[in-house]
Amino acid sequence: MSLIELQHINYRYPLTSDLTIKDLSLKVEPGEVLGVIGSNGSGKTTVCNIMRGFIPAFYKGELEGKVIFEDKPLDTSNLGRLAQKIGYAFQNPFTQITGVKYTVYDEIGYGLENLSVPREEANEKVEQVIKLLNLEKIRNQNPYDLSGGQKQMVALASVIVLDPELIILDEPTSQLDPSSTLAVYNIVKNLKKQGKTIIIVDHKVDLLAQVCDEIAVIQDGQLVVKGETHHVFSDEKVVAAGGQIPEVSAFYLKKYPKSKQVPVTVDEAYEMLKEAKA
Ligand SMILES: Nc1ncnc2c1ncn2[C@@H]1O[C@H](COP(=O)(O)OP(=O)(O)OP(=O)(O)O)[C@@H](O)[C@H]1O
Repeated sequence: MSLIELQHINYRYPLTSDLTIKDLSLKVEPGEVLGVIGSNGSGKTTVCNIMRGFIPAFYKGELEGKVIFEDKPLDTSNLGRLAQKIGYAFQNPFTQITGVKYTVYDEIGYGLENLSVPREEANEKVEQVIKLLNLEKIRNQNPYDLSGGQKQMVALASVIVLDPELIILDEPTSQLDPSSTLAVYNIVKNLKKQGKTIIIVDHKVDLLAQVCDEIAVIQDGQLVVKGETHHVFSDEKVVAAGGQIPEVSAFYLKKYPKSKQVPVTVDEAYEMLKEAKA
């Protein structure tokens, strides 16, 4: 059974003439980490919004097709409650800051407060996440006074603290420096070990390839290809659709252009080149 499934989704934003999403079907299995790539404007964020229920609950427009979550049509009647099941870190962390809390600590705890989690339990969870994301230094700061990167980390913390079944991260490292970017990817690796189902939209394919079981490529609102990471990055449709492939995969494909499976890490490349020569 899939955790979430999109079935033949068509979607048009209000006041637009063309479909943004076109007959898109996609399944995500429990415990899977799915990377979503594609050029700017291809529809990645829109797909995330449909999975999180913001479309049609918040953005109107015309939506056709079905979203099945945990074997039932996605219930978008209470988006606050749905946050407990589906966590979503927005591409723009400014959107995520609630504006009603004056410290990072309270901001992270806001979702738990809304769900009436007992205070002691909530405090414990917030402390754990602050430690995990290394936010001790900014815990008493006003969320609005933070840098873009710090806001992004707080937004991520606000999602993780709710411990949702499905975590959707829309370009979670777009504002982060290289070391914070790596820290976020390490956190994703840990969440994966805990069995979480995660969808990550990112242009940083080298990092994405290291954590994702599968990659989906979207072009012009359509799903071009979805499959196991090492296979997808050997598929010429990815580059033709405006998607990038990891540097190490590109290097291997230059040497072995007909490969149906490519390495996505330097270690894998080393092993595969060794085998190819043997
Ligand atoms: N609220 C909206 N109303 C009308 N059109 C929209 C709206 N939001 C997005 N679009 C359009 O839908 C298309 C897909 O946008 P979307 O943000 O989903 O793409 P994306 O792949 O996430 O892009 P990026 O990589 O730049 O974040 C774009 O053409 C965009 O202009």
